[in-house]
Amino acid sequence: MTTGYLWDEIFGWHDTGTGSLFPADPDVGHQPLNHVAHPDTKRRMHELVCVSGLIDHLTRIAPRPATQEQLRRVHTAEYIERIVRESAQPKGGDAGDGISPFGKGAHRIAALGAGSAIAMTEAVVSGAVDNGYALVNPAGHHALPETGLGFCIYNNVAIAAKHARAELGVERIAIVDWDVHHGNGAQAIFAEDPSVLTVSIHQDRCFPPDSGLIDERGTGPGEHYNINIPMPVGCGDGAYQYAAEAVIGPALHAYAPDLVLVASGFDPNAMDPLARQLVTTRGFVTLTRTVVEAARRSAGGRLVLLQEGGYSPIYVPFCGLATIQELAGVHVLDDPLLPVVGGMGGHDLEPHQKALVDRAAAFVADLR
Ligand SMILES: Cc1nn(C)c(C)c1/N=N/c1ccc(/C=C/C(=O)NO)cc1
Ligand SMILES: [Zn+2]
Repeated sequence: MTTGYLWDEIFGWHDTGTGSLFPADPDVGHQPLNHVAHPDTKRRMHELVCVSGLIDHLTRIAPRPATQEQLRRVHTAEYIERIVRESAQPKGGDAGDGISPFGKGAHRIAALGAGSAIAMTEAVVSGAVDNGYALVNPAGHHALPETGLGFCIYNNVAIAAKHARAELGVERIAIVDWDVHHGNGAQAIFAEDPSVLTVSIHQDRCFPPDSGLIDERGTGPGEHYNINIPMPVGCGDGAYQYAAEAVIGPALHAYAPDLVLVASGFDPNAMDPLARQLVTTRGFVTLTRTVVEAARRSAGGRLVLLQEGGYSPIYVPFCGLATIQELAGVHVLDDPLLPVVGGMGGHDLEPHQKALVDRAAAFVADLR
């Protein structure tokens, strides 16, 4: 098993400012604080991949900037032009929702992330590697054709999927989004496209507000090719394991994609500040096993994971390490936090959690 890995130091230079979710303001008591999406969390994940020795089992894939044409398969010319213009300003700008600030040069960094998603997809589809993990920054899965959102500038996973369809001869693609926030971008971009199955497992109505409801199932020819699993708050490893066994695995088996792309966010983790789930490294290993097996069955193992959210600088590195270990089929380090986060409860499957997953599981029967 050869697993590709991609990281570039400049992903650690994406400037998200201080406190933009809660701007520093003495009058309301907000002190300056790094933005939750500060790149240190992803840099720490990369450094753990290196220090643990896992890097020695991986094949390094070179980053590459996305071309205008590749960005334009998803985003409007006007939006790209605005990002380019604001990225040239000394104080940068904002992706579009007022809470996603970026510094000078952000277009260059975000375009490198989108192009790197393409580079990893090409490496996997060509067979240069069996599967791969691209640790890109900023995240992309909330970005829409005409605006950024939720810290996302360019929709990396959608850009990679469009490229695979347009340039690499890939017919059927499944996008699995296990970031704890709804994968609204891919859902919207591929809503009418049955050649791309989009599955999102996320905390119910966490972000974007009131997005990712279970009855959002695609439109027109794309109807039935979007599955949302809006998990109740407080879901741990047991609930995620059941969702993987009852929905994600069966949906991928029924759809039989030629390529599986994963929007890999670690913010379901039990120590994340931007959600209320309880997932540990065990849960991410289960999710990874599920997509590895699905890709093996129908896609010749072709599987690409792209980094999305995840905001615990303490736990995200271990969740990422566990995921890439499972992808590569090697084990270099146990999760030293598991005795703590695994011992705090919440990991049994609860009836209300099972009931929600069973509602989503019923949709698998409509896939062809
Ligand atoms: C501020 C503010 N004020 N209001 C009303 C709302 C809705 C605000 N944004 N909250 C947010 C914004 C982004 C995220 C997570 C993004 C991510 O990790 N995606 O994967 C979570 C909460
Ligand atoms: Zn997220």
